[in-house]
Amino acid sequence: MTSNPTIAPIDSASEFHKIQSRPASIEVKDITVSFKTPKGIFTAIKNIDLTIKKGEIVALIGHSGCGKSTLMGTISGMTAPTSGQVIANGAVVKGPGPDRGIVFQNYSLLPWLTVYKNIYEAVDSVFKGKTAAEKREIVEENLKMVTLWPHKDKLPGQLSGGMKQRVAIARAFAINPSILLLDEPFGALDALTKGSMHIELLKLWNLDNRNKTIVMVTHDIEEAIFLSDRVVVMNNGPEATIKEIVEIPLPRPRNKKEIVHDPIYMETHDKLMSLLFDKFSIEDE
Ligand SMILES: Nc1ncnc2c1ncn2[C@@H]1O[C@H](COP(=O)(O)OP(=O)(O)OP(=O)(O)O)[C@@H](O)[C@H]1O
Repeated sequence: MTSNPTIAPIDSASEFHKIQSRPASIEVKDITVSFKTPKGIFTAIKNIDLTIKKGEIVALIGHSGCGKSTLMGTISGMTAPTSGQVIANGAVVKGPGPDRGIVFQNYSLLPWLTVYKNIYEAVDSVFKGKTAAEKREIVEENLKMVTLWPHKDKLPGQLSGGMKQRVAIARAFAINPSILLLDEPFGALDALTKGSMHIELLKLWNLDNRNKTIVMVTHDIEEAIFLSDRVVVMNNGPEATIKEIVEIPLPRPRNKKEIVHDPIYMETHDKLMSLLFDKFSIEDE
């Protein structure tokens, strides 16, 4: 328990349980992914089971090369599982689909198209039945949401890293997927830009009534705790599995400055550190 009036463990726990009673958005069922390599078969992840609820924010965390992107790839449909299946919104994932928007670390914007056109093209390819005016409205609304409307005629090369990432996020939101998959979306950004991007992301998620499911790969423990409802910690590969799933029962909206003083935050941070590292100083040999 805490004396801080802004922190309410009982309410936060019930908020957490409310999410857990929602219907499943993503069901990862006994997924194994093996790759053929010149040295033989390499099994990256093995027998992974994970259910993510509608509107939940889940972070995947683990050491480099443990298989986080591979697992995300099976959810996005860009990586075919060797065995097992992923069910997204009740349907077996057989490839990428407009119900799952993806944002990568490298922005994946088309460099020859303006900011506006990068989003318009995506909207145009998904909303075949909408009129040009309706599509223009969607582009405008989403660019304004990430405060990049004044930069709409610039090419990606004329933007800063944070701006490019906001365009990528606006594009993912514009196609209005029920599932947003973020693979280290803020990895290349400086700490200040990263901090404001976290707030932007939660703002967009809130504006959408917390209906979008968000799965995010990260290496950043603070980012994982600030954003997520649960953090999935993976073991090192090969044949990586889930080591532990850590619940983050911190109330929302979360305040970046205050949250670090919350005993739940500190406890969770310690727990994640212990799960990820076995040495904490040069004396730990
Ligand atoms: N197409 C492929 N062919 C062969 N091996 C692959 C392939 N894709 C991934 N791997 C291997 O699978 C393992 C998991 O890779 P993955 O990219 O999923 O890890 P990660 O946890 O996302 O890493 P990072 O945090 O460094 O981005 C690694 O050992 C990688 O070398």
